[in-house]
Amino acid sequence: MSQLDPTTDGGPVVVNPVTEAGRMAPKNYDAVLLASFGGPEGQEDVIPFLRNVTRGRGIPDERLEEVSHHYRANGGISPINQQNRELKAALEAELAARGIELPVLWGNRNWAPYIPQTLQDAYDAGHRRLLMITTSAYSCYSSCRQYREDIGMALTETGLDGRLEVDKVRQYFDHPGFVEPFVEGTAAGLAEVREKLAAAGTPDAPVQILFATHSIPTRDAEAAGRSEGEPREFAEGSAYVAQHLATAAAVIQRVEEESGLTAPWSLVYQSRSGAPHVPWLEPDINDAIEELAGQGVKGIVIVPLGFVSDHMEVVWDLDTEALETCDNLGLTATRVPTPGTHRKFVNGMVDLISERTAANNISDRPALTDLGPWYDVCRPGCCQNFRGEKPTIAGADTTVGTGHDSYPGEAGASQPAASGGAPQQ
Ligand SMILES: CC1=C(CCC(=O)O)c2cc3nc(cc4[nH]c(cc5[nH]c(cc1n2)c(C)c5CCC(=O)O)c(CCC(=O)O)c4C)C(CCC(=O)O)=C3C
Ligand SMILES: [Fe+2]
Repeated sequence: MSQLDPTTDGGPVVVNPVTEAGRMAPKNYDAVLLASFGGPEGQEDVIPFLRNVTRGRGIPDERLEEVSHHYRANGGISPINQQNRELKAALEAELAARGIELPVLWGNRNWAPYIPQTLQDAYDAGHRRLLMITTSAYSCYSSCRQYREDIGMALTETGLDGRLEVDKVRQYFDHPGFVEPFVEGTAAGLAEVREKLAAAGTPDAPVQILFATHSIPTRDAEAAGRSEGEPREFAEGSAYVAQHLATAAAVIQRVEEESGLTAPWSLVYQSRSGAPHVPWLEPDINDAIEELAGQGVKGIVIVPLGFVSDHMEVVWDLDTEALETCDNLGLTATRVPTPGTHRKFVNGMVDLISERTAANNISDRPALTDLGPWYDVCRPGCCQNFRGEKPTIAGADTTVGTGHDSYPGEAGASQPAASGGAPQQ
């Protein structure tokens, strides 16, 4: 299904004929849109933020309360916004260092700066064609289509549809810039746990690597990446699961090559919410740790493979809960860093942007699994929204965000948003 291509900087990259068909020709973009989840920045933000996240969903109140405690315990502050400010600055610095003149704009789905306002500001500043990069690496409703919908709805709601064009970069779960920081972290984490076990007089004690990601409803997992025109069957019937398994295998392979260290591994899930009778991906990381302890495992390396930065799902659900589970069971454990603003991650994300920009195009589209490089343009209907269809951008069946006003000064420029900006809603 894929041909291996030798590269100069180590490791084979994969050219996937299936996803090549979903490739979009490079364009001249005039800004990058960094889109993220958003989080509260004080106690008074917590409940309004959670209402934004769960709007129209059947999340039980007890779970909302429980989640609010996570934020409350941290002063009502999620680390995610500060991490995105730092990522934005790092992307800007790397773009500038390469002489690429693209401003980075930032907008969130659930907290200020909100996506609709960012789009309006972008338009008012004269931008007409944006390339979106999100802080979600995998394919599923929550990490791909929901972003595409939120842009689609924001364009509709601001009256900017037809005036502002928005595309997105491919999901980057297997981009070396995303994978390599995990390779480094996993090798270091494994070395650390083995040293501690050796120091305790048990150098040969069994260690297990747990790749952790966000659980999602199994129905969403099965719909991930599934679409008309997608000929592949994915491992465990889910592109979301298959992408994690393949990326984890790529990490393990590189850890062994680079450090000579290895250990058995598995994929586990965290942060489940929703009604108890609705099936979500399992096993939960805490259950998995208990089971491993029962089997005689003494060391655990937690790799937060599903996440881009050390936000609340990482610092609470992994560092507080899962590491506590390990501690209670007498296991030696560590949690590996997320990519955050790791130099390789930032460089990789700028490479990903450069793949798509005509002026700075790099033709190499690296992917470390044979599932990728993933689609630039999502297949019709992939990652279905079971709550009803919404306008989306960046899909083969997209109806919004595809056209833009001519650039000011461009030949044949239309009247500048004639009667004073966006139509009133
Ligand atoms: C796949 C996935 C990612 C990874 C990809 C990505 O990064 O996008 C992710 C990330 C995040 N999830 C986050 C926070 C929350 N997710 C919730 C709820 C949910 N997540 C879901 C899925 C995901 N979520 C799902 C299927 C739900 C239930 C239904 C719904 O409501 O859509 C809820 C509601 C309360 C609760 O049920 O826990 C909260 C507060 C934060 C912010 C952390 C911070 O503040 O630092 C981040 C980065
Ligand atoms: Fe979430």
